[in-house]
Amino acid sequence: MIVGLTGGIGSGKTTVANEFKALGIPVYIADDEAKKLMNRSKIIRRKLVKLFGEDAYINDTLNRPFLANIIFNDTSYLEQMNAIVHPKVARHFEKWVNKQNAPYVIKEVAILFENGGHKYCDYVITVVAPETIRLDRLLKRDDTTLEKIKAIMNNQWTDEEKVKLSDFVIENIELKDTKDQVRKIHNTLLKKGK
Ligand SMILES: CC(C)(COP(=O)(O)OP(=O)(O)OC[C@H]1O[C@@H](n2cnc3c(N)ncnc32)[C@H](O)[C@@H]1O)[C@@H](O)C(=O)NCCC(=O)NCCS
Ligand SMILES: Nc1ncnc2c1ncn2[C@@H]1O[C@H](COP(=O)(O)OP(=O)(O)OP(=O)(O)O)[C@@H](O)[C@H]1O
Repeated sequence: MIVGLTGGIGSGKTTVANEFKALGIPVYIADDEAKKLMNRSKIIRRKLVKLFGEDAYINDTLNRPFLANIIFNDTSYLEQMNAIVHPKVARHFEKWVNKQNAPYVIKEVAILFENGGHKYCDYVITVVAPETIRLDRLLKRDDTTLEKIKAIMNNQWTDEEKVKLSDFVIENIELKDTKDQVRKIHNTLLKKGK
């Protein structure tokens, strides 16, 4: 059983994913794997350099600030980059999932509904939190600005749109409540898997 875990930037996806991990559930963080593949795959690298120029990499490392500045301010570049990276991540996930032995796996993906990825999940969990809290967390966590965060938010669906298509919603405000919600969903999923 594949359970997609999504939510807007700073909602707490990774925090929630770690709670599932603590319950013994295998977790795949698509964003991390995407970045690893972008650094490692010669084919991806060649395509990204063709699209963005040599500045896409510094030595052998993905030039993240350079790419973020382009793609989050120009949807056409974002779509072209997604078209290069996402199919590779999908294939990498397939291989990973076939090696797991668990009642279900969690696939954490920032962009799920936006590109139809939810169709390949048995269930979807969306993590939500008020925008003010998300902004506050991100400004504390990252060396970023309000402007940069808003540019990313503009490329993601709203919580309302995601919630409508989700099987479960986790409201991540107080960590203790979040843990309780994770445990309840975990128990429900274990029953569904039988
Ligand atoms: C553009 C990149 C290099 C910028 O890196 P940077 O370290 O500055 O930002 P970070 O990775 O922390 O991303 C910030 C936030 O942007 C959002 N985000 C990431 N990729 C995307 C995307 N393709 N579309 C919309 N939002 C995205 C996420 O909420 C993420 O948490 C990086 O985001 C990236 O490699 N993205 C492509 C991988 C991808 O598509 N991931 C999404 C799920 S597979
Ligand atoms: N309930 C909470 N209480 C306090 N801090 C939290 C809570 N949930 C998450 N955080 C903090 O907020 C920040 C963002 O959380 P997290 O990284 O899990 O979000 P994310 O949705 O995975 O982010 P991104 O979209 O950037 O990948 C982190 O620094 C995390 O420690």
